[in-house]
Amino acid sequence: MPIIEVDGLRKRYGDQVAVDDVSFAVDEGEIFGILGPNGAGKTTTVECVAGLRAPDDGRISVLGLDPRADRAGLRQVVGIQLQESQLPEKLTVAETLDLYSSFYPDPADWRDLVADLGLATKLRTRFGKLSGGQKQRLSIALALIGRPRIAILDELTTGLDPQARRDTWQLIKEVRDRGVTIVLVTHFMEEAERLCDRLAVIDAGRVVALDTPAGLVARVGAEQRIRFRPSEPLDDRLLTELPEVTSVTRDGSRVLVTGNDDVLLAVVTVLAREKIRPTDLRVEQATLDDAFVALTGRSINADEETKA
Ligand SMILES: Nc1ncnc2c1ncn2[C@@H]1O[C@H](COP(=O)(O)OP(=O)(O)OP(=O)(O)O)[C@@H](O)[C@H]1O
Repeated sequence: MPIIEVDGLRKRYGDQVAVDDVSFAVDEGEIFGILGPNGAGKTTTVECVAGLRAPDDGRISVLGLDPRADRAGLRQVVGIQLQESQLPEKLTVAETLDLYSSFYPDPADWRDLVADLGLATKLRTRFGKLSGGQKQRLSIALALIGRPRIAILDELTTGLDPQARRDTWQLIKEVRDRGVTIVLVTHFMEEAERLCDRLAVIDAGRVVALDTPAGLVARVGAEQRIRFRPSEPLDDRLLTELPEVTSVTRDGSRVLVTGNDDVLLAVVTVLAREKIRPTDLRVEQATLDDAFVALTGRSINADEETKA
């Protein structure tokens, strides 16, 4: 039974079409990812779901509520962590958490949340003096403070270091395990792959694919890749004639072989027969990034991914 339904959503800003035609449904208890490059329309989509923006067209239902008509009701069941949190600079972390707790009839104990998010030593620090990552973590705490049934998290781990990012993923899984449905906006492939049960891939305001991360990878039918250095001279024809192999290329002394799921066994068998040892052997599976390239014709953000 879907907990969120979006059907034919459209939104433009002046001449700029931000969301062209977006439809998806989120099931209760899942971590649903909205993945796409900058400017794809992800934030606009979730802002419409949260009732913060009025769609130009389309229908949205969240726990049976119309987000625009039932904003007060929606606020009690949906927690949203926005990309740019605009909180008063002068309030301390503790004061901010107290203020947000007062908005809800049965708020979560924020001391547990700040402990989980590594903010326990910052309770007296003013918002304006927090680092980017600390502000990010506080905004996650604020999204969860009302014990929402649905949490919408936009660019959850942007600005966090790798360890804090992993800790945050763990926290989100725990929140989901407690029964909260999570909608996660991201442009990090690894985050999408590790955290999400299903993903809507959005490009230029449209959903180009909707599947599990593994399903998206399988759908592109990506090949296996093997790299190795042969210990003895190797005649490439021994490999190219194998039915499991689709290509053999050279990169200096390294051999790159692509092929189907059985290519590793086939290649290793030939090498053993020829008494050639494959050194520096690497087997590369297709990734979500490969799937994204196949779906959209370009990589989502190769530079940022390696820096992150
Ligand atoms: N308030 C606004 N006024 C005018 N144009 C906007 C506004 N908000 C977003 N846009 C434009 O609409 C398009 C979609 O933006 P949106 O923020 O929804 O995308 P996004 O996928 O979330 O990207 P990002 O990750 O960069 O936030 C972009 O071209 C953006 O420049």
